[in-house]
Amino acid sequence: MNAIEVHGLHKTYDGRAVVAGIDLTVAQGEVFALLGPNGAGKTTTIEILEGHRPRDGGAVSVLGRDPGQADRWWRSRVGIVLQQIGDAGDLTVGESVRQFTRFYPDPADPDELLELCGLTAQRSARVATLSGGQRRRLDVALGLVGNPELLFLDEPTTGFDPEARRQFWGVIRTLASRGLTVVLTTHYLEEAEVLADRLAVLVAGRIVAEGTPGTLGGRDRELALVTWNDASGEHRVRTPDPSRELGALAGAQVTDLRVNRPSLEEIYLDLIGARP
Ligand SMILES: Nc1ncnc2c1ncn2[C@@H]1O[C@H](COP(=O)(O)OP(=O)(O)OP(=O)(O)O)[C@@H](O)[C@H]1O
Repeated sequence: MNAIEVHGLHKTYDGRAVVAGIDLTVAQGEVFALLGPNGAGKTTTIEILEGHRPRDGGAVSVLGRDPGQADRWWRSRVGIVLQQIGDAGDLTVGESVRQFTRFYPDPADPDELLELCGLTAQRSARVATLSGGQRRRLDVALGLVGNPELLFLDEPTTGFDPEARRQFWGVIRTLASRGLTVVLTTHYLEEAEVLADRLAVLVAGRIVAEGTPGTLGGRDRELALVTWNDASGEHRVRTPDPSRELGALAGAQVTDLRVNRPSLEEIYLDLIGARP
């Protein structure tokens, strides 16, 4: 069974279709990223899948149920990390996690969760004193308190410095290696490339491309650019078969040899019609 199946999803605000007929599936254990420019409909789609917004049309199955008619059991199987950070309150990190365990029938062990999310050293710190990156990892810990099968992350690393972002990716990869299904939205192409098994690009409420980071938008079929230097100067060759080009150079005295395919960011900008 797929973790998520969506057919013909529609959502309209004030007569304007912001989700205009989406089909998508997410397999169990997959990390799936939803990309798209501001206002494309990512959060709306995710919130419908989370059971937080009603839809106007289409069929949606999440963990075998319609999220619009979800019960308590279903809610305990789904972890949610929203875009906005809520009120920090006066609790410590440890107290926050323990408080959340009361809401679930089969909660995770708070200490294990803090360890997993890299917050053991902050257990006694008040939430209000955490850095942005630590706070976001606490959000993930809270999303995981119920031992979910599926985790939704809406723009999880916005505003992180590069180190905090990498630490956060480590947490998500550990979770994925344990078999958790993860659906995330992000504006960071590198994040999508590092984390996602598959991704989809949403533009004006429609999916315009879907694939793996290596195949999205025909990335694997684009010509590679092979560049190198030798005694006669710099060379640049566009080729469908870079290994042949490299074979032809065997034994030659070359430096700065590079093989580049278009980056995921370039493919993405093409797909949304924004490549300079
Ligand atoms: N409650 C609402 N009422 C009316 N319009 C809304 C509502 N929520 C979202 N919209 C509109 O729906 C469109 C899609 O918004 P959504 O938040 O889903 O986009 P997004 O892809 O998540 O964008 P971002 O990357 O900026 O988070 C936007 O034009 C937004 O203004």
